[in-house]
Amino acid sequence: MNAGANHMESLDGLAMADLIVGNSTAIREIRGLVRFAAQTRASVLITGPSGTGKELVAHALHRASTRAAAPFIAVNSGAIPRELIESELFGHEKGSFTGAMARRIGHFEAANAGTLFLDEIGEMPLDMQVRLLRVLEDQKVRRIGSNDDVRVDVRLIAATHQCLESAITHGRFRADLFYRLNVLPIELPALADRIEDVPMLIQHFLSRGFASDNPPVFTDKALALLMAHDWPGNVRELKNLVERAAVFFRGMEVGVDQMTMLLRPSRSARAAAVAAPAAVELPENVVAIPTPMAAPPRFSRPMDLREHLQNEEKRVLIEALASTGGVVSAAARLVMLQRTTFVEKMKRYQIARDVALSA
Ligand SMILES: Nc1ncnc2c1ncn2[C@@H]1O[C@H](COP(=O)(O)OP(=O)(O)OP(=O)(O)O)[C@@H](O)[C@H]1O
Repeated sequence: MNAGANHMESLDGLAMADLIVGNSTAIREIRGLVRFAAQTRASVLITGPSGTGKELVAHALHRASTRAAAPFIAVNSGAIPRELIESELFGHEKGSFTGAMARRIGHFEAANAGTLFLDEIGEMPLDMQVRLLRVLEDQKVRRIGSNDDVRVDVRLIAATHQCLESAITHGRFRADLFYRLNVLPIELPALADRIEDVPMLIQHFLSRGFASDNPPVFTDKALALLMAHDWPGNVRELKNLVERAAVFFRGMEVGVDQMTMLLRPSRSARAAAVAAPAAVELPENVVAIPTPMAAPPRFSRPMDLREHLQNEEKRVLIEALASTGGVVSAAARLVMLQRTTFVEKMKRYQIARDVALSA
């Protein structure tokens, strides 16, 4: 193995499989493509739906390449105001336009010797696409207000969740830039199309998350729910779910009820708020709460503020219990109370623990 290849596999001590996690055929092929691309300096176009790991793959590619010691600059093309794109990418000289108080180096110069990752390339305005193409061909940039070119050695990785071929057909993307970027295409599939990666990704996120010393344990049935979910937000959605589980259910078992709540947190919380008090068969000594979403106070008649606040507090406690499938310690964490304080309040308001479960 030569020095370059050695460097390529080292990734600061991490293996590529620790970074781009998964064992599906698709992910294994992607790791192979990334290793291959890292040995070249050709432009790479990464496509795939939002949250599938495009930026992660770009970063892994940079870290596996001989450029790893130089900067990796990630730029979201869609997030830069149109009038600032040129200056952001190519820089400007002092006084070159109103507001240019000092010389500014653009992202291309900042990424010199390293990698520039242009996310959401499909959002790039057409005139900037022309500029970009020229820079890629000449490897030179010119700051706004300057007469001199600056030579840059930048490896470009672009990404998009859009279909650029269709953007070309509709005149929104230049075909010549597309071919210049698409030298090495990497296509990331939706998580639902590589569902077998879910358990490994869960372990990965648990081992790196907030509760890595005492993570929650997902039951087989809870895991089955995750394997049946369609993951519209892809890996990002799974990561967020695992992080929520780690916060609310630290060291606890996460079963079907809790998982259902985690998969639909806002909807279930809403349902609990609206349905719980009316739908639940409460024990005799338990008081039902009149209006779950307390109406804004109106002062056509006197209002008892203390009673109003207590009703609000009851409602929030019930909502927290509903969100966690009735797990008291998790509900307490949700509203930033000690478990003992939460239990005291449940007693005071005569809230039954199973109120939430029938939400
Ligand atoms: N295979 C994977 N292994 C480990 N983590 C992953 C994997 N895929 C994605 N992630 C993680 O999921 C999150 C979303 O990934 P990333 O931001 O790279 O997606 P993206 O496709 O660039 O999204 P967007 O199109 O919205 O910008 C990140 O925290 C990333 O680290």
